[in-house]
Amino acid sequence: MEENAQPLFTFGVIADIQYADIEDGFNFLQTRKRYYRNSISLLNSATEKWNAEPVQPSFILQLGDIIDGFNNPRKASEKALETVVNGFNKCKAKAHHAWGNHEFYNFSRTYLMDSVLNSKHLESTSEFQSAKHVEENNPEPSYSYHFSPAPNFRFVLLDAYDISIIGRGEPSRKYYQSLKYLQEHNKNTNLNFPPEPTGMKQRFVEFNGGFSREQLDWLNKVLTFADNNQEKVTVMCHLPIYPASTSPICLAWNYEEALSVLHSHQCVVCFMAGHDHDGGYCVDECGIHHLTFEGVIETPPDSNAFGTMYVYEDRMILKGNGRVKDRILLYPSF
Ligand SMILES: Nc1ncnc2c1ncn2[C@@H]1O[C@H](COP(=O)(O)OP(=O)(O)O)[C@@H](O)[C@H]1O
Repeated sequence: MEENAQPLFTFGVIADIQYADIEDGFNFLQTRKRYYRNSISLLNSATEKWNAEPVQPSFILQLGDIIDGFNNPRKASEKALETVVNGFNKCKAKAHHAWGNHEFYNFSRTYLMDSVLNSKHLESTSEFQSAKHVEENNPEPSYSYHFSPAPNFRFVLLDAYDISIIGRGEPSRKYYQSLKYLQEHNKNTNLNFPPEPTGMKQRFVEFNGGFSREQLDWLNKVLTFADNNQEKVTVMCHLPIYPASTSPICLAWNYEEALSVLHSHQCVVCFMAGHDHDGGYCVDECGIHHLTFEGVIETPPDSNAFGTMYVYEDRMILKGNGRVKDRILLYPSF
């Protein structure tokens, strides 16, 4: 590739802003500092940087946990959301919003579906109708969609809390299905407490979730379409799905099922997630890059945690800021 070659397009990525207008605190284990109030300043620095990019980002991926659960008991959820959305509105590019556990600590699914955090109106519909109908008659649909910002490139946003007990309320079918599944794997009274202190089973906690069969069938259809059209696909959601890209306590419950769908297609080049604030990265056995973005909330005020991705025919180049490292992501077939 020529040095200084123009990218086909660029986009921004940011995760786990978890804004709240409260004093700094710590994570549950008291091992990591959280800068709740300052996270909005880091978002503002990110939008300034994106707006000043020579090739304007076509869109921003916001990987979930946009505001912190501490807003809820303070009755500050809507105000905090307004503050962060105003931050995103300063950016020239539109944001695609994934939903994480903290969205559900603040809002119901019904509220989210009608809120500014539902970016499904940015979905691509014209070229691919057949994947839509799967969820159309579903009384408990997932929040998932796909879009194509440029010919031969597609992005799929998944709902990692489709099967979950925090987003799904009683008396819904998915709530009981999720509770049964979680209790089969975790015998603790407090389901946020991991069933085992180490190892892969730690992921069976209430603050995680998973993907329904219907959603994975839909994903399979989208990826089949993308295979047939020689597209390159990036899949994203709040939860990581590849063990080497994250601490196991942050993995989606049924990550193996999601991986097996991705691995049965040639088109997938990258998977992006948040949730693990320490971040992570690896390339899997099929050549898919798994990027877990460092969380803004645990980033000191003198640093930052966001990236700009430059997309080319044969690779994506991530320019990281602060805790997010620069990376070259060659597509599997190159
Ligand atoms: N090891 C744990 N045992 C019990 N509860 C936990 C544990 N870790 C997290 N939690 C609880 O789970 C919820 C989500 O944890 P939090 O650290 O806020 O998640 P995130 O990493 O998404 O910010 C919080 O209510 C927290 O108190």
